[in-house]
Amino acid sequence: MVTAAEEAQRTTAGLECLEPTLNGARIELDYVGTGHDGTLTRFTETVELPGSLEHVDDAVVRPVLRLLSLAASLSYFKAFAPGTISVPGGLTTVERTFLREVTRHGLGEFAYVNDLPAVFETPIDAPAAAPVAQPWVDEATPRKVLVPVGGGKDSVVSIEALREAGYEVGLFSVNSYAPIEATARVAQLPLHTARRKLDPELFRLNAEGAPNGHVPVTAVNSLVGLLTALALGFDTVAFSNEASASFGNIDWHGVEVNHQWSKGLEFERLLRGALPAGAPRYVSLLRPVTELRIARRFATRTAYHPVFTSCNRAFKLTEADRTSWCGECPKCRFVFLCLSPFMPRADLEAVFGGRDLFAEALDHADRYAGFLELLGKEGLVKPLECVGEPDECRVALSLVTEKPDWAGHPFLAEPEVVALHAAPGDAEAVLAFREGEHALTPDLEDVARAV
Ligand SMILES: CC(=O)N[C@H]1[C@@H](OP(=O)(O)OP(=O)(O)OC[C@H]2O[C@@H](n3ccc(=O)[nH]c3=O)[C@H](O)[C@@H]2O)O[C@H](CO)[C@@H](O)[C@@H]1O[C@H](C)C(=O)N[C@@H](C)C(=O)N[C@@H](CCC(=O)O)C(=O)O
Ligand SMILES: Nc1ncnc2c1ncn2[C@@H]1O[C@H](COP(=O)(O)OP(=O)(O)OP(=O)(O)O)[C@@H](O)[C@H]1O
Repeated sequence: MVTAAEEAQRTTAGLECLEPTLNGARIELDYVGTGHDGTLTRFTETVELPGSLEHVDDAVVRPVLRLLSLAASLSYFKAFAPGTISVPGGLTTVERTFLREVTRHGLGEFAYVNDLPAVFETPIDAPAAAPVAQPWVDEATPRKVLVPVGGGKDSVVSIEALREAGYEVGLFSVNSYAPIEATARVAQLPLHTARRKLDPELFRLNAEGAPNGHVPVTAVNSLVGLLTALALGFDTVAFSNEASASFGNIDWHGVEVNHQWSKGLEFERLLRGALPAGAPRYVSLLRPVTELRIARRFATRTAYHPVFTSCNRAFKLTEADRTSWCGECPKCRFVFLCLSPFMPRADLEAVFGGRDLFAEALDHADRYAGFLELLGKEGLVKPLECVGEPDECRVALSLVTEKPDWAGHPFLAEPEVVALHAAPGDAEAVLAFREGEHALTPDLEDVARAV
């Protein structure tokens, strides 16, 4: 329910998205924010691609660039929320739907955490624009595949699956982080890095207390990846977003809030439907498999074990704030649990700097509760982080409990933990290939099936 006061605020405050500009490899995304007191703030976000787009048809580049401008606008819009998003240059029907959905679902966690349900109904003020391009159709056979690398386990599984199947693979990242560079070194494949820089005015507003929170960062990375693929001549961008990403955290004001929404199948379909003819294929290779199945395959990719990092604290924008495997966050707990059935105990503990996160949970009530959240103890909410479903955590728990190197571990023997074991038959279901729940071509489907 939106109150009259909220309604008045959101009609005056908000963000204006201006037409993005492109100069070779350099993109500028321009916005103007209007505060609730009427103050105007200008923002320019820059993206430097690893190759120029000069040689690519503008009829293909421009629609992708405009989608990037809309997805990236949310970082700035949130500082003025609730409010209106206006696009004075106009929106096509497809762009309007894209913007409405990325705002409603991509800012779902932000709305929930800041108690701003009005964000779900953000008004979009833009004249209608005529479609500028034919829609994209999935025709050509994938050959040259750009794999976005996040420095964690999922992209490693995709890289090796595609390479083993004989595809020409290139790696891509938005900004550079130690685990991403190390992954590329182990893979011995070229890493193409785009440099994305948020406008520092945003951090000033955040420091002054503007509303802040999670944004659908994978939506932005996806569009930068597509533009990079266009610049460098890749026909496919293959993300490593898993089946589990499509499941939300909590229902709130009639909307399913999902931290990982732009990693989910709904977003994948939305973006595919918004692309122009001539754009590269956008797909997630690991869509038909769960995190647990990915973990099982990653456990066999031992060359990457010393270098990968899934902990989000390794990926802060400010270098001084970065750490490797903190061992204390939901993501660390989740990866520890999911790899535990598939790796020798000593090797798993070595990944985490010699730490046993199960044992540590016995000494820290919050970490213990964190495992119960992952395991879906009744009444608890799945953490607002990139973690899998309670079902797969329960299967991991049951499998690790059977392993001799964990026999007699006191955490695994806790009655509250034992009560959260999987039911018979769950392992088979969790590890099964999800038939039809993906957008893969038949040949890429074969690659995914082998994961
Ligand atoms: C690294 C991380 O987890 N960051 C999240 C954290 O932000 P924090 O302040 O601790 O650090 P920074 O990331 O350095 O951000 C500084 C400020 O900049 C804002 N910001 C950042 C990127 C952006 O694109 N737009 C921005 O406005 C940010 O709000 C900070 O004020 O907490 C934030 C609030 O919850 C999160 O939004 C930060 O998440 C990053 C955007 C991020 O890159 N997160 C990924 C590791 C992540 O969560 N990936 C998800 C994918 C979800 C999706 O749908 O795309 C996942 O793997 O599940
Ligand atoms: N900075 C980045 N640049 C390019 N792609 C990225 C970046 N960060 C994440 N990704 C990609 O976005 C998707 C989601 O990221 P996610 O963190 O879930 O995967 P991951 O890092 O491969 O594995 P893990 O689940 O172990 O963290 C993956 O395809 C990942 O490769």
